[in-house]
Amino acid sequence: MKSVVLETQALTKFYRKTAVLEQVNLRLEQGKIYGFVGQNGAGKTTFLRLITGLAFPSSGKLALWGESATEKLQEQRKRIGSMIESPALFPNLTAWQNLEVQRILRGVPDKESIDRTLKLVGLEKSQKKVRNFSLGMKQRLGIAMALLNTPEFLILDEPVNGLDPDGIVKIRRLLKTLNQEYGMTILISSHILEELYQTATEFIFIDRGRIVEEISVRALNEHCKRYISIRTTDTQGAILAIEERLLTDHFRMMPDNEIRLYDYLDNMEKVAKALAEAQILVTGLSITGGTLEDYFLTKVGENRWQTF
Ligand SMILES: Nc1ncnc2c1ncn2[C@@H]1O[C@H](COP(=O)(O)OP(=O)(O)OP(=O)(O)O)[C@@H](O)[C@H]1O
Repeated sequence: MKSVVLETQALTKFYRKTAVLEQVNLRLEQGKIYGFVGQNGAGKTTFLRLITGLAFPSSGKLALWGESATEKLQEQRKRIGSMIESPALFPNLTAWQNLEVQRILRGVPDKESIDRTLKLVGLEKSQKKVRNFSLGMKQRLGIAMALLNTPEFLILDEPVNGLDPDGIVKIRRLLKTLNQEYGMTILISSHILEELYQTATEFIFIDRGRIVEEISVRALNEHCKRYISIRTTDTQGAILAIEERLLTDHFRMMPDNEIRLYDYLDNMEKVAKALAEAQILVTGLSITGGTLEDYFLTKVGENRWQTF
């Protein structure tokens, strides 16, 4: 059984008389990437702040690695790395210098951790001052700060907000590496489901302080009837490559020779690579089907309907 990193029971937060989180029951398992999706003001940041101890619940229970008593919970928080809202950076210092300040402030003894984390986020060669950084570089430096203490659980609040597609791809790759090579559990929030689609393995939808759905990416694809559409001049060869190299029979051949692959939607690169290695000439490769955002809005809509 996978170990449980975070568990909340009826977690509730009021600001004055307004409930911004209501009766949140969640269990996050080790080694998964959770996409936490909700519209602006849904309560995402508040939830992340409660986990990291930046705010306190009004009622309910919160446990990290099974510990919920105040002191032990605080101790467990040392195993978390987080970037909530914009990272606080010194504009006149370089990435390395910013990390050194953080390292000293947070009492991280291992000086090597700076070069290691800079390399992970792809900023090891940068000599620029942070004020000359692009938004994507700033976000990656923020993530590097969160990684300084080599956390087991990484929490990121809207890390791809405002980034261009290249910046999004870089962060996506970084998160996958952290998850696959270091087994890091990741919780990442966004108000746009599509942004997290290629990254997260599980989704949690929140609407006006309430969790409205928890769904795996596979189930989400099935609900949305999504698939990878493959067009090629050699359909039989492509089918063979899919079976032998991608080890799946979760596909269908359509009368017009289109192949619909229902696996690997989170890893199109792997599909493209398998076909290229089998020397198949691909004339079309794309994800098709219902849009995720529509699905999300249906869920949010359902919740609205129940509330009124
Ligand atoms: N310190 C605070 N005092 C009062 N109200 C607050 C406070 N922090 C958040 N709120 C309110 O709580 C609600 C949820 O805010 P929160 O920042 O958690 O949402 P969010 O899902 O992260 O949204 P966004 O994507 O816009 O950041 C909002 O209505 C917000 O105005």
